Amino acid sequence: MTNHTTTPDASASGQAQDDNRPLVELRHVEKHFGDLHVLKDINLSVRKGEVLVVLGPSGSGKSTMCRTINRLETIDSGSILIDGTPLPQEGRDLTRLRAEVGMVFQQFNLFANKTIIDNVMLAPIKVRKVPRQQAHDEAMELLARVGVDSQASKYPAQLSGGQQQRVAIARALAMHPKVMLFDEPTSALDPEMVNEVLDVMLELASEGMTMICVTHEMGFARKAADRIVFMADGQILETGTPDEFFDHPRTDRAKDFLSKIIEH
Ligand SMILES: Nc1ncnc2c1ncn2[C@@H]1O[C@H](COP(=O)(O)OP(=O)(O)OP(=O)(O)O)[C@@H](O)[C@H]1O
Repeated sequence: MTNHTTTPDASASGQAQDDNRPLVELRHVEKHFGDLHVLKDINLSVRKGEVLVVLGPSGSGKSTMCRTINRLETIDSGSILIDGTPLPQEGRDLTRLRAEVGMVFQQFNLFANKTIIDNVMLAPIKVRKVPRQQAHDEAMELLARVGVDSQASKYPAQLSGGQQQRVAIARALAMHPKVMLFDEPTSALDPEMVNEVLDVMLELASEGMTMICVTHEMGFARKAADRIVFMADGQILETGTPDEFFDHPRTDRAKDFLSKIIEH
């Protein structure tokens, strides 16, 4: 959630301007899967500390857009910049990008044959070259932050889905990302576990983490989002505050989407 206050000192030094520059920027992004035009002229800027929630009907391109931002999907044309730098194409720079842009998926994708603590320590040791003891201490702090430090020596299969997803969040945070992408992180969870993951996400948002969240959780969207982006048929049809979007949707597609959600 963005803190909009600016100190006089920050303005004087030009810091305020820096804080307002986009941390993530998509310019005229196009993407096809074969004949299917999945992303159509997507333009989007996310400021540091901003929480953007992406909503839209199934198949509208939300996940694909999210996945292009850490280059899990390539784009056909247009450009994507992280902190002013275009996405790298391959090699070590791509590994660094994946560290800067943390991603949490619907499936937790933890290493089944490694303990929880090892799952969180692995990438900092390999990619950030953090000494083992430091990586261990940082991982324990992160596990405590998401409320699963007591499970550190267990294996993923011994944890509930909600606990595993919180470990996945800790694992992404361990790389000190500039931005966190969440792609339907609660969709695979039993209903009673959804809130424990959303609470961790709300906490991160309140701490100023820059976040892009694809979700079907409307309560979370209202509470956490600085801005809602509504997508349909591969296009961004609306962008606005939660109040603007939920209370005054402008397009028929958004009205239709919201009426179906309210029905359910
Ligand atoms: N790897 C792929 N190959 C071919 N088609 C794909 C691929 N990934 C996604 N698609 C198609 O692209 C379209 C957009 O998919 P995407 O997953 O981005 O939508 P979404 O808005 O996230 O949907 P949902 O809410 O159901 O997850 C869909 O028609 C989907 O079937």
